Amino acid sequence: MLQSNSLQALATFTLAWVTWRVLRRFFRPDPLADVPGLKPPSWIAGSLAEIFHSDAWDFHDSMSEKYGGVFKCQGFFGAPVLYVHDPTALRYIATKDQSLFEGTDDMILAQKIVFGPGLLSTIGSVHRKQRKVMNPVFSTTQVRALRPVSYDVAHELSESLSRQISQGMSTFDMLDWMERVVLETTARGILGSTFDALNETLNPPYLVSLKNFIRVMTFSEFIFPRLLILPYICNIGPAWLRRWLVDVLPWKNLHVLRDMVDTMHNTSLELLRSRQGGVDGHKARVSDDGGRPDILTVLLKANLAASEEDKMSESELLGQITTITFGALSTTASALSRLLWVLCENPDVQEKIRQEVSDALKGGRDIEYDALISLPLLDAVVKETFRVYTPLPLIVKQSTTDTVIPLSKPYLSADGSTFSEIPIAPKTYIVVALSACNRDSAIWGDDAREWKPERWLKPLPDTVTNAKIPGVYSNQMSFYGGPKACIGYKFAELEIKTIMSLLLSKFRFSFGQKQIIWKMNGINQPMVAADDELDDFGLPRLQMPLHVSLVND
Ligand code: HEM
Repeated sequence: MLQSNSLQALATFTLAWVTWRVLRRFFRPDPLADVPGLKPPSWIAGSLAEIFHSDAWDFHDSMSEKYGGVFKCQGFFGAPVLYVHDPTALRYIATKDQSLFEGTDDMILAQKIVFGPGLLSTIGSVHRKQRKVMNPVFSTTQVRALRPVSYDVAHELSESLSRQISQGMSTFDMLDWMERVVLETTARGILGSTFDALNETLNPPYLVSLKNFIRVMTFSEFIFPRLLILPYICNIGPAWLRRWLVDVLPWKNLHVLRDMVDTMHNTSLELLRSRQGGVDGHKARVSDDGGRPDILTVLLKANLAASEEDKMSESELLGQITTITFGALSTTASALSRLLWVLCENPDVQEKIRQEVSDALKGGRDIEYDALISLPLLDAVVKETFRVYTPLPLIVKQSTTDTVIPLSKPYLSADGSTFSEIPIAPKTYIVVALSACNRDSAIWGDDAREWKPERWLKPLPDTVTNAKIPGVYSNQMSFYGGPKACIGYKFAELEIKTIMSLLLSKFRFSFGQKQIIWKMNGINQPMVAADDELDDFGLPRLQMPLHVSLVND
């Protein structure tokens, strides 16, 4: 009886809430009325399924061609959503004032629950305070000091591949190896620890949780509850009660998610405790082995030295460990995998980089930081691959207040007139199309979608410099820009160049029998076309089998 009353109450509440969400749209003027846009295929989910579809490559290119840098679409229950890649608009969103646009409420909440109060889940003054302590920790000076660690891990990868080749292996899942090498480099360079991730017989639980997390979070069964229910229930009762509810709910994948979160949290806690002399994050002594500096040690020391008002609490420090490790893993592994893929597509360029790297390696010693970062062809290939195949093609922000987004030029409105700015109501979702900006032909020319590393070997066209793209990296949006830009992009660049230079000096990569295709799973990821191999979730397995042989064979 009690159960049926509760269900009735829940159904009534849900119906009332949906009705209110729909009706209020009819009574409020639509600030995006002038902006042309898509007709949604579904009233409930709007155009979200099209925009976030894993095969939406052509969709994004064709929308960019049809509308230029901005168009309107619909989210859940008719909510207006702005899709934007106009560079002036992006500059405004990313850099004008950090508090005008934040992550969406639901993502901020979900990330806070999963990662704790790290950079991805804090907003406003708390985020600003955290970046103030953390920015210097990720400076070029700190990253430069990590070159030997990065090379150590790359050498171990290379030895492992060589050993297996000598035992007769010729095909390797390079996505798996890239994830392993990135996790291990992060472990040693950033966390001052090891996960033994290059041991191919082990599957470190931290790696499994971190790499599967986005896949599970984006299961359709979680999207509605995350958007519609989580905000209302996340603060009900004490934490133990919410945990008990999660434990007793007969929902298999929720338990999978719970176990991932537990693994991430417990591993980060262990790492933090092992580094601190005590458990009190404010007063703890920071212990390191006096050897090579790692970022966590530097961060803990910087935190101890920070003023009382800027200091991060233990839960914030814990949140940073999980956030950084998560932020580093799938993105960098995607970029490395795409680089290998693109060099299999272009074996002549692969050969030229091998030559460049081998020349720089003369004397057999690892390449010094400045020389490595500025190897011209390797640099051009890395930049072009990020531009054309942006690992994180879309991010979503939300306006916090009424504002007006300026545009780089007038656009044609739905009624044939033009508009040069867009008024935005609070809580409007903005799809920030990083990839579309990187591939915009108005900026990069008619061949914008072609992979041409040589464009970086000569001065960039005026259209690129004049666009004043707000990205922190090389006139592109791949690492975003402004106060919320990727904090680890210099580390990612070092890691990518170390691993690529070493691998290419020793191995030749080519496609095997199986065709590789790429999916937009939030982060771009490879898999085999028409393969029926499934992963633990019953989904097509993410993988990139490549043929690998020794250069000196
Ligand atoms: C190829 C590699 C990478 C790519 C393409 C990438 C891309 C991005 C992008 C686009 C953002 C902005 C996300 C948003 O605002 O929603 C971001 C944020 C972030 N990234 Fe990266 N990232 C990469 C590697 C790394 C690495 C190696 C680390 C850590 C060592 C890292 C840590 C973070 C963190 C902590 C944030 C949140 C920054 C903040 O909000 O203040 N990322 N990254």
